[in-house]
Amino acid sequence: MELAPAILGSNSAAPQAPQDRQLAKQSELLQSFFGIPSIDKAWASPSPRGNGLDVVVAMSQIDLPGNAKRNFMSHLYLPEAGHGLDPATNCHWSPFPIQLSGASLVVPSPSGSKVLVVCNTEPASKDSPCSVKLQIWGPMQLLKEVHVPSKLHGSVYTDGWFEGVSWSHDERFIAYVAEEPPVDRPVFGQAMGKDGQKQEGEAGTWKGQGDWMEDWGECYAGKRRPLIYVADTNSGSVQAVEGIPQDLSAGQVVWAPSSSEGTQYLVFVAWSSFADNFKTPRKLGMKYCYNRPCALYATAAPMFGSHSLDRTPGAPLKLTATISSAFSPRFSPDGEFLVFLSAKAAVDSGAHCATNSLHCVKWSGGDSLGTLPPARDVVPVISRPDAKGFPGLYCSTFLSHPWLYDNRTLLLTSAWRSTQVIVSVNLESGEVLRLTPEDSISSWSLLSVFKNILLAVASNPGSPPDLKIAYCSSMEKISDAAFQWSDIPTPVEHTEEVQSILSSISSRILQIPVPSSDGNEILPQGAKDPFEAIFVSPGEVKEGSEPPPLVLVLHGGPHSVSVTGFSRNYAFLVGLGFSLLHVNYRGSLGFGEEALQCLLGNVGRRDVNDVLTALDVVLAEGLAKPDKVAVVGGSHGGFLTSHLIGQAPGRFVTGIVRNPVCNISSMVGITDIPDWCYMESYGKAGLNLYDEAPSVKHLGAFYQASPIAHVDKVQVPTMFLLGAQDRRVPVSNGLQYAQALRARGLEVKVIVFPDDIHAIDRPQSDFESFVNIGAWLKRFT
Ligand SMILES: CC(=O)N[C@@H](C)C(=O)N[C@@H](C)C(=O)O
Repeated sequence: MELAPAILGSNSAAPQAPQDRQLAKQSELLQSFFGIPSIDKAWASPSPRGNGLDVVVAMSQIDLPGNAKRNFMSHLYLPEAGHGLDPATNCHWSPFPIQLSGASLVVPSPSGSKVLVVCNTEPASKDSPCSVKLQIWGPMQLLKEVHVPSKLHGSVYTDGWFEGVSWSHDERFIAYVAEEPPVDRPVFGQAMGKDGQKQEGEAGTWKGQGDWMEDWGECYAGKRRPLIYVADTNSGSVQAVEGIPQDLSAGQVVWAPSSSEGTQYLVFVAWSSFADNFKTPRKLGMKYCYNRPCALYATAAPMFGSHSLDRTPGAPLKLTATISSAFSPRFSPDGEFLVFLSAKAAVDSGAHCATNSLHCVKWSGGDSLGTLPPARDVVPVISRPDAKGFPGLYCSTFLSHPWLYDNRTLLLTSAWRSTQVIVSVNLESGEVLRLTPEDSISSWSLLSVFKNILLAVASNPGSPPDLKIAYCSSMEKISDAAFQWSDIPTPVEHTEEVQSILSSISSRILQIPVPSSDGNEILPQGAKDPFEAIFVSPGEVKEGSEPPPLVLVLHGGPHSVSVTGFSRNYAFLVGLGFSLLHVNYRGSLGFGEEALQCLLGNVGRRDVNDVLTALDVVLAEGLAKPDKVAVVGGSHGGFLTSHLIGQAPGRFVTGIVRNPVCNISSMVGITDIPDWCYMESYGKAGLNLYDEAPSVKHLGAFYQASPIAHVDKVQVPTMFLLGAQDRRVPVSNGLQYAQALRARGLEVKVIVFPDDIHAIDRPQSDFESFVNIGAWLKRFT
């Protein structure tokens, strides 16, 4: 069944067949879900009006016809915030939001009196050789606009990883991360310049390609090396931070506290182009891969006029030489400590993501910059958490100001089993407190910290994002009990149908015992503890009544996690009448390091058995019927989906895969992360076995671990959603498997999105994926 675009919209005038009408209705419903806005960021500052708080809230909403995201901002006034007044009755929103167009980043200054707006204008035309505009706004006007020439740098990084923008303490300078300028391509042809060089643009000349430029893989195709730049907002001049070695990519820059001699230092993260842990002289893919070694560096800021430092910049100094990974640097507000996150557990084990740790080092003051003393562990990697205890850190960044008023308590958002929570960490004692309610099914995300006030957003499968506020009632002792959360009314309107679906959604977290087939294996205790699955249904499933068809939803990675936060796509599927089971099989983040590591070397077996065990639990509880179960997953989730329809053919009526890993033996030669193929197939031994030219023996092992090895057993129709620009799991992997199914007489439906990468998240592609997933599930369940 092919979906003609004409029947997807709601305005089609032609008469429609019943199934077309049904599809048009489903498409209309999904459009309504796509209209639900997200709350992305918030900045709080003291209001000039008494004890109140002024909050700027950044939101976004999908623009389907424009295939883009609309970004807009609204203002919220909270009178007497933190003084016990109920925000539910006392807050004021501005009457309407203002849309931001052309802004790639918005970063308020620390005092809140100015804001930087970064506009990436690439590709710059020849006539306008400017790649970026930096605008500095005051309360009522544009104070300065800096046009950065393309020959100085390319686009400012806005990827959430290399990205970093930092205002200096006096709010005069801004340090940020942008692509290094392009190298000149060779010019060939007749015309020669006076100096004997060929001149571009003259008749009879053309440009060659020049050398291949290695990039950081998926999401970074064609992106040049990230480097650090500093803009002077007074003069409008911009300078590169010099001395960064050619083999380092730099990002996440912050200003160090001012030293007593007035020297201004920058601290940043740098990643080597050579992946030391895999002993290969190449860049391995960065996206979703925290196992890339990295370190903190410090360097003197560039010289600007009278602010100049009378010294030539040397090579930056490596600050963290004794730890394999250090990122997200933040200084305590009093400048005494530098804290950072580490993914050393991932770098050292080779897993693409693992349990993180938090470290802290006393900052020397910067007067005589030297290697810092070894950092102190504040939050270590947790091997085996208690059933209800802190499972370890699963966060990759902090807010730019993550500090409570005491200068020693750092706040962050982290996965905690199947939810996302806000925790506080005391730098001195290392005590970690969960600040969001334990009995909440919601997932939380911290947006802003101001003195003793926290702003956050919370959502769950039946509840789109809502703003929350908490204030710490005890200024002496910070404890979880000291935080009381209140709702801030968010006046978002939903259609009646969406509202009715949302209010019927019921969700709970199920504890799944490890499969009995594990009984004979020697496993660490943490790998024997129960894992979890999130069961979401269109209303409570009543005993004795017919349960809805069930869709297993499997996350990718595999070291990632499904949390209880709202998803418009999955709410839509529930609205179509399906129950969902998101399985956090062992290997997922949020359950401690032993549980995570037990999957490496066992993919296609341990994860498959965990998913089948979770399904057994749901069937045994009468929440689903065994003949009405489908399975959906992307990437490693697609690997599991295709494994399941092959290894357990009688248990699923259909499988739907998005950019699935179907054949590791062919993936290894074309993916940006061949290391993943080794690590997931061989476990820790993969670190030493890794080879840019895999042997026949390795290729055989990869094949045996892959769904393609079970393709002969598949009996059900399968749908494929593929991104043609995917560098992670190139489209040929899914296509080969689809052709193999077709050749065995099975029904397949394939949609290839020509401009999509691994995530298939461009709005129209995401929409078309899920409208088809809904229709396909309706047809086969
Ligand atoms: C590390 C990684 O990208 N692995 C892929 C095979 C994968 O499963 N990706 C995840 C993150 C995804 O959901 O796309």
